[in-house]
Amino acid sequence: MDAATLPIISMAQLDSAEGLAKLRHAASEVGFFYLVDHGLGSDAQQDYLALSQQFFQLSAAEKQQVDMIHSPHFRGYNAVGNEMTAGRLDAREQFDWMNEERALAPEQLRAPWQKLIGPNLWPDGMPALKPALLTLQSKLSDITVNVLQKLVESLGVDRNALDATIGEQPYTHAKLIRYPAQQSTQQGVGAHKDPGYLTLVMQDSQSGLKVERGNDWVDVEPIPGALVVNIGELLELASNGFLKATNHKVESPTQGVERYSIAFFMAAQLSATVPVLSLPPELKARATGPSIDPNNPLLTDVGNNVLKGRLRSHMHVTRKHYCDDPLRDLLAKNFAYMPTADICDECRI
Ligand SMILES: O=C(O)CCC(=O)C(=O)O
Ligand SMILES: [Fe+2]
Repeated sequence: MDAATLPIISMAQLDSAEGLAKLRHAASEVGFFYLVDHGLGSDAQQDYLALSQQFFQLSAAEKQQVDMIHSPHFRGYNAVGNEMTAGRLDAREQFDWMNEERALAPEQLRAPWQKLIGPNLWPDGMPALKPALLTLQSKLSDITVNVLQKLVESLGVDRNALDATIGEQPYTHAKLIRYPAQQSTQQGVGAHKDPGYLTLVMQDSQSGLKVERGNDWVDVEPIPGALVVNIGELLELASNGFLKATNHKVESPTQGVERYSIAFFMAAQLSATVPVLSLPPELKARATGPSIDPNNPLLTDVGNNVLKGRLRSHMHVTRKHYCDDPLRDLLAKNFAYMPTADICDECRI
């Protein structure tokens, strides 16, 4: 399928009723769209992707200095083989960073998700990375907050209705990603939904990202300059299922090429609970409730919804930092619905 099969939304058209209707249609029918005229130019995107390439070219020792195993906050580098999605290993290496914060002291922790709060890990071998990625984070954060407000407005609701859940600034999580070439088609990242409100993806020129549509997987071919936007679980919850968090996955590149992307996840504050928006009657009638999957319940308490994904994606970090924790019983209670092996097959949380 070609690029035009996913809607293309121009940020510049979102001041008109027609533009908002197009946005609403894209978000409710597909859950994925291309965003153009968003203010982060093609050249700037190329620069960030080049920086990412430079990071992955650091020596193994330099990357290990920031290995995620050192971080109870799920920050830092993961080599290929350190991530599972849908119960299978993903073939990608990645560098994760989130809001730059100070960790809480152990005696201050009241809930397991509070351990997500903390500092990022930055490589000594590449001092330019930190300022560049924090600038990118702030730019993408502004874009997502704008899109979120437009989306809420497109539902016929006060555009600021979710602002209180975001507070001063949203919770944001970003990843530099490298998908190495494989001999045969493999799981770059398995089928999943994103946990937050909205995700932005910056792609290089390699395809591989696929979106579920009915019984098909539609290719999200890269369009130079466009960012891919998708709806996360928190927006599905806030719209009572009117907007869909759509399953997507990435297939590894096969023809001697690698694929680089940068994913940016925007959520409400970890301490927030997402409200159900009061939709006008004609939309309310079409909001049939969020999807129900016993293996992946959608949780309105943001901290738990975000932590759920982190715990099962990076089990080596879970084992090291969450299993022997004084909060372990609380964690077990919070995540009792997950098949044990989904979190940790060793310690049986
Ligand atoms: O790399 C991509 O294109 C998408 C990655 C993704 O879906 C994710 O990390 O959640
Ligand atoms: Fe995703």
